Amino acid sequence: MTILTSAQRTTQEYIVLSLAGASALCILPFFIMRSLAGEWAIAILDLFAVCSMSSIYWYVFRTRETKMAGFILAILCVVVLFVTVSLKGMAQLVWAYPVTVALFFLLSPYKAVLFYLVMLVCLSPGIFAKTPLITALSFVISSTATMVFNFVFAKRMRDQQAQLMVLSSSDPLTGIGNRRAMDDALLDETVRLNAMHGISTLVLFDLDHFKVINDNHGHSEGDKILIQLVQLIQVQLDKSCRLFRYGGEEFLLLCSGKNLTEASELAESLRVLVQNTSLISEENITISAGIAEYSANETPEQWLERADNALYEAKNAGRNCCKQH
Ligand SMILES: Nc1nc2c(ncn2[C@@H]2O[C@H](COP(=O)(O)OP(=O)(O)OP(=O)(O)O)[C@@H](O)[C@H]2O)c(=O)[nH]1
Repeated sequence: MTILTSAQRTTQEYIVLSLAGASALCILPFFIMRSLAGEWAIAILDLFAVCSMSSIYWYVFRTRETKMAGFILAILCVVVLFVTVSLKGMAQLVWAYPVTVALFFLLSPYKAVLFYLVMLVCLSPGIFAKTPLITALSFVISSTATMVFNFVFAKRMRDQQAQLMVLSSSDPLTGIGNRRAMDDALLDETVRLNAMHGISTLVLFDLDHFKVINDNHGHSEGDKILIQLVQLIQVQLDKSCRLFRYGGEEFLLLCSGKNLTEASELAESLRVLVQNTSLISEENITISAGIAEYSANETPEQWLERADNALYEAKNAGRNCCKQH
């Protein structure tokens, strides 16, 4: 079973860490040069930027929280740019371009546009007062073009990312969560249960003699039965239960907050429902289920293995029944 380990960092963590780390390293030489030149106002600003960016790097590295950190980093970039331009003059406007790009890495596309507009409104009075009109307009137009290109790219990337998330976590046949989504949910659930001492129970169920159904009616009829079975079961579930396709004709119900007795009652009611529902004419479709309540400090694999052992018992007991572990 492939389970995400807590050591794996998300893309957003890498982005915030890279931007905060690279910004701190890029500004550090300017702090040294300005200190040596005795330009104390701007040297203190550079030192403030280096310390703030390093703190954000350290915070994300330790806590792995990126939302607030990214937001603060975006504010810092805009503020440091504004103060630098105010102190050192219009030549510093070149930094507006990397700041604009950074905003789209750190924030959602619409928030990044908003930050860019605020930045432009803050900078514009100085630019129009201190530079020729043509230079000021060139800056406004070229930086706005940079913002628009970034917006189009970032929006498209985000939409594709959301689509990929759905595709990578759902089963194409039945539309429920696939094995990857199940692994992630089990890992999250065990972490939560160990932290909060909650209860949760797995119901692993499997269609009985499905090979015979496939052989008698064809694979496409078998597919339809899997789809109908999922639809039949899903409408019986409350929000605390999540259904995943474990593989083939095997499904997993993750019942958060349900103990062994409650989950066994649910499994039994589903078994009876499937038995009494005609999913295909001339065949009596049934399911067998294995039920296991979470034991403290178990790994997802150990928990699932106990449910699997109980399912094995149900199959050995003649099928069309539920067993607990
Ligand atoms: N139609 C269809 N069949 C599938 C799919 N995935 C797995 N199967 C079939 O499910 C059957 C599983 O067979 P077995 O593992 O022998 O299990 P079974 O026949 O249900 O027997 P028991 O589980 O022991 O009751 C195989 O024939 C697979 O081809 C699928 O997506 N669609």
